[in-house]
Amino acid sequence: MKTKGDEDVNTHGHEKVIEVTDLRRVYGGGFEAVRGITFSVGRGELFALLGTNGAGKTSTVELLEGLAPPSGGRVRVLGHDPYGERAAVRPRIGVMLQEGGFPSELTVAETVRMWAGCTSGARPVGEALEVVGLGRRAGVRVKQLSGGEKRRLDLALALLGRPEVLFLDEPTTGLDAEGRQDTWELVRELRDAGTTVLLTTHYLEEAEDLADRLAILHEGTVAATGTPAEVTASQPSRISFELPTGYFLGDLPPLGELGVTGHEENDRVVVLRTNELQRAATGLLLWAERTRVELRRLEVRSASLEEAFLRIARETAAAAEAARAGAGGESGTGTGAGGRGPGVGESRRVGTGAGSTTDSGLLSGTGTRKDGMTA
Ligand SMILES: Nc1ncnc2c1ncn2[C@@H]1O[C@H](COP(=O)(O)OP(=O)(O)OP(=O)(O)O)[C@@H](O)[C@H]1O
Repeated sequence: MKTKGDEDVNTHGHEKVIEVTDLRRVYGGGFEAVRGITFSVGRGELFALLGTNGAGKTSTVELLEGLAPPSGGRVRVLGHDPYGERAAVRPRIGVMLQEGGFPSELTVAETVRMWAGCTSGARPVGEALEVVGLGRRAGVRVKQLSGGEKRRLDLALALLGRPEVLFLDEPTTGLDAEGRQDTWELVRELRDAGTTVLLTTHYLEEAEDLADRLAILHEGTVAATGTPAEVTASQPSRISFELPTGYFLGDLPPLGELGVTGHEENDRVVVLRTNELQRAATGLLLWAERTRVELRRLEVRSASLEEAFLRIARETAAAAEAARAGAGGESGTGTGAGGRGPGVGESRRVGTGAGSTTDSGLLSGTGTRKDGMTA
């Protein structure tokens, strides 16, 4: 038996099931959608790929699924090249595409049966439907399913062969809050049972809740990676409150001494940003106590993944813009040749603003799958 050497395990001690090294993908027109991405996913880990529209998530996942060969770099899934050694990889993976595209006249059960015919070791049809909560819809035609039910049918098909590795491309888009929670629960169960999951999502709360580790992609590169806690820890925390009547910003203790790195005031609501949350909050509360004032609407909290995401995307975009300007290139080229998605600024507007919860943190609309692409 092969002993696992250092190269076979990731830094978290898991056997590497997905390995991506300096991966590149150039489309037919010459547009480079994936520009040297490196990451690995260990057995039983749930890894999320996040990114603005057009960041390269689907382009990357399609290479992992073996739908196209990379233009450069290397991909290994379960130790094999998923494109060149498709037969070795395909039976061991499950793929939930962004758009399944089932024959709409078939019933739900017929669709699963048809799929089971091409899947080795397939679960019984009834079990496959029960797993995703579609047991009672077995006799309904696919065209009569709601968008959320179609996503669940997609998931049933991906799980049919009890895959070791599951690729989920935006699995909860179109689901209501309850459907999303159900899907998360199921994905958690699968992960806990040892399935390796690679998830792309626009819901930051989904990644924060589910992912063991994640990577934020921007314009085809990895802008940040780590556990959700590691990625958010790199971002400043936030304290906000209403200035007490008769007081001004200058009446507060010197902000620098409180460890505040940035501040803003709007309609007498002050927002302080700090990497030393306890020190800043303590200093502020001691001041309020001494001055005998009440800090109304006081909120003290660590950065959310959404804030981290928006800041990273903004900073990466600004750095790329500066590099383009420095190189004498044209500015404002956005997401490149494809250019179909909104840029970072637009995603930011669509996302929930700072201070809101991330429950509906949908950063952008559903993309569609781009089959038949050249690579
Ligand atoms: N077949 C194709 N030919 C040329 N360019 C393409 C093709 N498919 C995608 N692109 C471009 O590659 C870039 C990355 O697209 P991709 O779909 O991988 O991003 P994504 O992160 O999955 O976006 P979304 O969140 O919108 O699904 C985009 O600029 C897109 O327009």
